[in-house]
Amino acid sequence: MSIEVSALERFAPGRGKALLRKVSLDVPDSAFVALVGPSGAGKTTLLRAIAGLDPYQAGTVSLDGQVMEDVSARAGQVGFVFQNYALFPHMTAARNIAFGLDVLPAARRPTRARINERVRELLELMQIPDLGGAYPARLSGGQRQRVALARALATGPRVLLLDEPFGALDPIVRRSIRSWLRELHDRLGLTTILVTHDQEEALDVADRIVVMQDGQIVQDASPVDLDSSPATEFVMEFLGEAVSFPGIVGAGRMVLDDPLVLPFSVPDSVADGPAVAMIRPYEIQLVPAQPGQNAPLRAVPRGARNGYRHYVLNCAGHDGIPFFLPQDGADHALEGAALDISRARLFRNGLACL
Ligand SMILES: Nc1ncnc2c1ncn2[C@@H]1O[C@H](COP(=O)(O)OP(=O)(O)OP(=O)(O)O)[C@@H](O)[C@H]1O
Repeated sequence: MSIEVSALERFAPGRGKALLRKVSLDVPDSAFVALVGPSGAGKTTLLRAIAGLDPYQAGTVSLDGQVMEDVSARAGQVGFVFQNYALFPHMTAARNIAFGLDVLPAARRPTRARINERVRELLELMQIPDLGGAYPARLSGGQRQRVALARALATGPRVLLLDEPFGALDPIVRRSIRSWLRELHDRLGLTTILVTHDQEEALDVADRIVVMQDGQIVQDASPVDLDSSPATEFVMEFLGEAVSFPGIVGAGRMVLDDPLVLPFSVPDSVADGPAVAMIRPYEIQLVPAQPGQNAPLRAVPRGARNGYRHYVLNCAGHDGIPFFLPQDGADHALEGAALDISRARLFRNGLACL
């Protein structure tokens, strides 16, 4: 089932601050989208608007091309799991899962035997077949989230909305549950939107990443495109550690202010003028300095990790650039070195200019 959000606007109660500023988003059928952004960007607000849990003042939400004006029309089509959407403590896992079916009007409610069968299938699907009789207090965090997911899937929704569902889990459980979630999404042919604070989780599990900032979508791209062509400096920084080098573009070259950084070629499409080159630390290469480049590169060793020696590089304009050399590599690579940052992305006034 596809989701189309068009020019959605929501204001804080009392016509206060704009929480969603004309947000538009197309999620095709069967896509897995991760919604990321800093705290307060509007991710939960957007997800709740799509779920029909909160009102909005302008714009539309459509499912499979049909505008969902009536919130109740979304019930049953959309399953959601929130980090704090607790299970009912006085009900077993099985009864928690059955809840959405138990409360259906009699005319639409399956028979008791069919509900029990559905619960059994879901427990199986969640890989917790023996936990139907357990109460939430007896379950681990990961098991509880599987029960919450089963509860969301009980009515057979085609859309799954997940708001930080694994936020409270430890990193190892989290990693295993997310690959399982991706398989589940593929197997059931769902359309999933996952809000996460974990950039690695987003890059790992989603086929599209939507970055929000200040109530707006600033970029919507595949993980590969987001990494190779971030639309703004903010996106570049948000997705991982980045080092900035200011400089000037002229005659097809970016010349950096820092004399220890080698100039590099840029496409003709980049206009001349000041720009900022941003690069991930692991993309920086050390190369022999050019004659006349005598500003020293200082490399402060910081121990070894996973077969690599860790250094912090300090040069004219920058302190604290993390750098790694293979443990069996030569130290002298650092002596008289300059930095090659030709893999950097270029920005001007905060926007990508490549
Ligand atoms: N009902 C409300 N009334 C007033 N302000 C609200 C309301 N709901 C959300 N906000 C504000 O809207 C902004 C966006 O909140 P939202 O929870 O959507 O952000 P988020 O991106 O999900 O953040 P987080 O990652 O911290 O969960 C915040 O500034 C929040 O304080």
